[in-house]
Amino acid sequence: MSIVLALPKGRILKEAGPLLARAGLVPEPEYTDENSRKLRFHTSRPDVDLIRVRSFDVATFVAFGAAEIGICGSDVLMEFDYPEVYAPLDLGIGECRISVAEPKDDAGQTDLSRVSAIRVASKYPNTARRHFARRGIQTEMVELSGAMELAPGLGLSRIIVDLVQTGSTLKANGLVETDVIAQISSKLIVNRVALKTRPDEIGAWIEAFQKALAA
Ligand SMILES: Nc1ncnc2c1ncn2[C@@H]1O[C@H](COP(=O)(O)OP(=O)(O)OP(=O)(O)O)[C@@H](O)[C@H]1O
Ligand SMILES: O=P(O)(O)OC[C@H]1O[C@H](OP(=O)(O)OP(=O)(O)O)[C@H](O)[C@@H]1O
Repeated sequence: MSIVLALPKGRILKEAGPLLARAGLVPEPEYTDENSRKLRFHTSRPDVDLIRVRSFDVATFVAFGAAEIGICGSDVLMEFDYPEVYAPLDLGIGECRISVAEPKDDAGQTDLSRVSAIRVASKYPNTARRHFARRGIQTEMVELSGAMELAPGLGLSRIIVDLVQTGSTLKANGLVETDVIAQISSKLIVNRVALKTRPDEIGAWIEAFQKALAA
């Protein structure tokens, strides 16, 4: 039976390329063909196939055992909190943080400890809700899939929760970071049942990624 490795499209995919090569996995040439509509690819290892999915879906494919292994941001893991997913390795890529941001002009002027409910726009409703709940604040979540930075200026919500790396997206949209919820990086993730039922194969891949990180 083959092993399926789930990779997210986008920036992590590019950053993960050299690491995959050092771990001994070279995808078939069609993998880099932008015109290809294929989603599942063979690799230099006959027992391993790659699938390319949206970053949020990597965790779901692995949690349900459709993929045995994956590479996924800790922002996604934190949001879903799937008990079936085990994250044995920090890959040191996709480094950023998940933060609260507000309009620059009136940031910090609302004393959040004195309000009981706020509206928040985010792609991360569970993470955002948990963060404010710990401070005793109830949230009305406005769930977006991207471009959260537009929400305050258009009156959708004064507060957003989003990823920040350089801070340039916030700055370009008149926002400032007011609280850091967590530091984020990408992890190697495995399905816990697969690790139990195929410990030699899955364990060997965890070891291969560990060695690739050290190389
Ligand atoms: N600015 C950033 N700097 C570093 N890592 C980031 C940054 N933005 C996102 N990431 C990491 O990369 C992952 C995927 O982000 P990316 O922006 O490539 O996906 P996306 O295109 O927004 O997602 P989708 O697959 O839903 O279209 C995130 O889950 C996070 O872990
Ligand atoms: O602090 P910065 O360096 O500006 O990075 C932060 C931005 O990066 C991510 O977006 P991305 O570029 O992935 O675009 P997307 O949300 O449209 O996928 C994130 O959602 C922020 O908007």
